[in-house]
Amino acid sequence: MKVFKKIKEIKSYLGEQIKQGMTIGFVPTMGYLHEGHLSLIRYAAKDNDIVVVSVFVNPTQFGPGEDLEKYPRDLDRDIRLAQQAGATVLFTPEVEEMYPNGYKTYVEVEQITGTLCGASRPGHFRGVTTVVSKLFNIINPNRAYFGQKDAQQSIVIKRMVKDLNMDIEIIVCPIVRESDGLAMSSRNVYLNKDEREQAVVLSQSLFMAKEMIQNGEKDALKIKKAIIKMIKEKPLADIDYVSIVDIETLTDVSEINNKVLIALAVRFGKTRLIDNIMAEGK
Ligand SMILES: Nc1ncnc2c1ncn2[C@@H]1O[C@H](COP(=O)(O)OP(=O)(O)OP(=O)(O)O)[C@@H](O)[C@H]1O
Ligand SMILES: CC(C)(CO)[C@@H](O)C(=O)[O-]
Ligand code: BAL
Repeated sequence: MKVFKKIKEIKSYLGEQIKQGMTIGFVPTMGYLHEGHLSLIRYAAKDNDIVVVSVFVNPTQFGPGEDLEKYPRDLDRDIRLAQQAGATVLFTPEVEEMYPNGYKTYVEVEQITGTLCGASRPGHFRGVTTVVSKLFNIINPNRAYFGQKDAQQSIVIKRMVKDLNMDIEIIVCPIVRESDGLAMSSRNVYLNKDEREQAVVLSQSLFMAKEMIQNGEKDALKIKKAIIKMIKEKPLADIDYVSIVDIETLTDVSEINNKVLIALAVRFGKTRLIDNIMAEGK
């Protein structure tokens, strides 16, 4: 696997590969790789000649007081795991390489970035769409792979690609979970033993909600209340939001007749976890 830190060098290498007719699959990450990331790399390896993984903890998507400095990092381990999963190129630029002195340009998707995680993390998606646009311009992938775990992020990226006429196929891959149901996340390492035990309530409450919908319940408020009640039974859980929304507009749904996204964010101590599930009303 080739490891690049400089934009000029990776552009020149991939440019040559593209000239030779190679297809490029791209998996953007913030590193500290786990099975969720590795599943994206494996999907990319199935469909493309070259698989590029980026490892970059992007400062512009973190708000003041968030965990930018303490975000877990282990590049040597990431290089090993990415290669084992089928990555052929790894791009890990320094912050100054991506945002040199005098940097001024941002990409912003409106409306759908103001709800759910966008409401509690103002500016977050502006940072995500900016860095993803930059990475797309550097790498020129045919396909890019994102996880359903960050459901809103995938929807925002799809919107951006469509609106800005980017010729890139966005592929959204299923959530990989621990054996007890907790969605894998680099931030799970922050959890202490009690928090980790109680965090299983996130997926449990989502599975329960989906079952309610499958059993014919259409009242979104009733389902939301049931989720909140279940989560509140865990003393360490502090709910940020629980929402049932339309899968494209991300606006609240009151009666569930079509496909909906049930998404939530919950804090355990200083750790903010997200999870979601799709369900379809009958
Ligand atoms: N459990 C998972 N299953 C599938 N995809 C995942 C999972 N966790 C993360 N991803 C995807 O991996 C990509 C990189 O995500 P990121 O590096 O932020 O990992 P993360 O574990 O979600 O970290 P964080 O703790 O910041 O939420 C994103 O497209 C994300 O949706
Ligand atoms: C897409 C991404 C790598 C952009 O920094 C990040 O938001 C993530 O890891 O999901
Ligand atoms: N997976 C989204 C990256 C973030 O939380 O900043």
